Amino acid sequence: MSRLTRSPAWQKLVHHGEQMKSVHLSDLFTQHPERAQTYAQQVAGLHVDYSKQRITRDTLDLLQQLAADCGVLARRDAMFAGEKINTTEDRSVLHVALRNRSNHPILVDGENVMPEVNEVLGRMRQFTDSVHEGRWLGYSGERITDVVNIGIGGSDLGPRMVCDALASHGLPGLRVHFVANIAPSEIASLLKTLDPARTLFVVASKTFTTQETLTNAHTARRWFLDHAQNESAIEKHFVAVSTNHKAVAAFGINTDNMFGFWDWVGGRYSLWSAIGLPIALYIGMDGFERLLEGAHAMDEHFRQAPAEQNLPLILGLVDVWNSSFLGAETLAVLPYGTRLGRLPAYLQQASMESNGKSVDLDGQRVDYATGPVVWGGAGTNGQHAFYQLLHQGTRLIPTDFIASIRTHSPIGEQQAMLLANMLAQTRALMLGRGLDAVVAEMKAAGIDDETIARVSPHRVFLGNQPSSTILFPQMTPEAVGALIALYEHRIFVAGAIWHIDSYDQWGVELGKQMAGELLPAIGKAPVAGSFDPSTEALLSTIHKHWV
Ligand SMILES: O=P(O)(O)OC[C@H]1O[C@H](O)[C@H](O)[C@@H](O)[C@@H]1O
Repeated sequence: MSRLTRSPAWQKLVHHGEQMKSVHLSDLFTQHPERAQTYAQQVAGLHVDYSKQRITRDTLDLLQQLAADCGVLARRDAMFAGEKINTTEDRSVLHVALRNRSNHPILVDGENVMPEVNEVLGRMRQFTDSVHEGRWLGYSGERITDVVNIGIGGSDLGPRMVCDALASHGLPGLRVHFVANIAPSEIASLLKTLDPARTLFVVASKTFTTQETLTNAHTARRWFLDHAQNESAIEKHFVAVSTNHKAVAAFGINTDNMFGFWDWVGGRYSLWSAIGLPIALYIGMDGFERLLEGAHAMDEHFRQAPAEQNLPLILGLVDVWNSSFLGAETLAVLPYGTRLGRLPAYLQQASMESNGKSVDLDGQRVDYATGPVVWGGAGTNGQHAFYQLLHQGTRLIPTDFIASIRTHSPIGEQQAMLLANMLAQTRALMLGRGLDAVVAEMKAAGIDDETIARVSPHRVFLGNQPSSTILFPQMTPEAVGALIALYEHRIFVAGAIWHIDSYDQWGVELGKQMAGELLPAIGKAPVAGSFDPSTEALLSTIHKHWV
């Protein structure tokens, strides 16, 4: 047994978890109708209701005891103070510095990072303003109308998700596109729609070594030069966002047109850095700074609120509760409305790259469940697709429901229907519907006894699926910033309890290395014994059809 699972707080939670597995949420509400007030909070413009989680006061007390024993808040302070809490890479973890709007000094190796952060923000403002005001022109003197972000993972998912979320805040006259996948159709079909004289490429890569990004960027460069016929035109059409000066220069991008960030910004936490340039181009630098403000408000709450009122701490502990003590294997993220439709994909990287670990900070293999599988999709669409399993499947699936109350696109009854559907789902998942109610309803509908006996069991809903609901008045940059920061800190808290390094991602390396070994073998007859038999058989099939 590990030190964590042997600890008294953990053991008590194991015992409590066994008891809570047989408790129904509807009974918890009958016993304590004020749960809805007790287990809800307003922070940084978000209203967060976690009263439909399978928790009681005892659960939260035990979880808080576990957090205290694990030193979660001390680790939080270490993160905010710039200590190198990413120990396997010997790096600080300072995405909070990127949105440190109060500008208090944050030191890394004794140096205040804020002047550099502010300098890049200033350059982003100058650049985005010059594009918006038509002072930055293409090689033939035309205004930029299309921005293409070429990046993948953290250099794609965050900006793409935020641009979608804040589409109602988009400035006129500028479209933003994203290319991530190495699949050729992705860049090929986009380039067909663009005018090179009016297109600006943002090549975004923290390392500037990522195969997909560099390959797509070279393709874009060739396509551009085919039209512009002049290498000197490149600097008007290609800018880079990276930590790797040398590689940017080697690619042929003028480093005057490079926006830097630092190794203490993890890729999946980088949308607040210059990686957010497409967001700033899309909604303007004022809008981007409002996004930072929203995240900063959540940071300040996380940094200062007492443990029992600290929302990211509480939600992170509930995540640990669901995964490690109730046995939930997944977390479903269900934003209502299409604007946040990409949030599940974004959180997949944020959470699964961070907490998908099985070795602890002391190098020991863990003996408890860590990060859940994060998945989901926009409601109401999902209701007509995968919700069946949430309602009547065999698994415990905690869900997060997320919606803005008002819409920027008022039309008909849609927004009221959207919200009614969301509330109906949280309610149905909690309450379920027992056999008696099903039989009564069928009788009232005039259905015969034989049919009732045969079909009624299939119409029973056990309920008791836990959920949290996050509401905010409108999809503003501040709300989106606060929402993302809330998840980031939840992930931090869970990782701190699980005693893992949430800021490395060694698990992505093996596949990259093997892809490098396999690339020369694609399209050729495999040499027996060069790979494993299954891979060789697949290579043979590819070879057969390769032209
Ligand atoms: O920004 P880049 O250096 O191109 O990296 C892009 C992505 O690739 C990697 O494989 C990592 O798993 C991600 O964390 C990262 O966001």
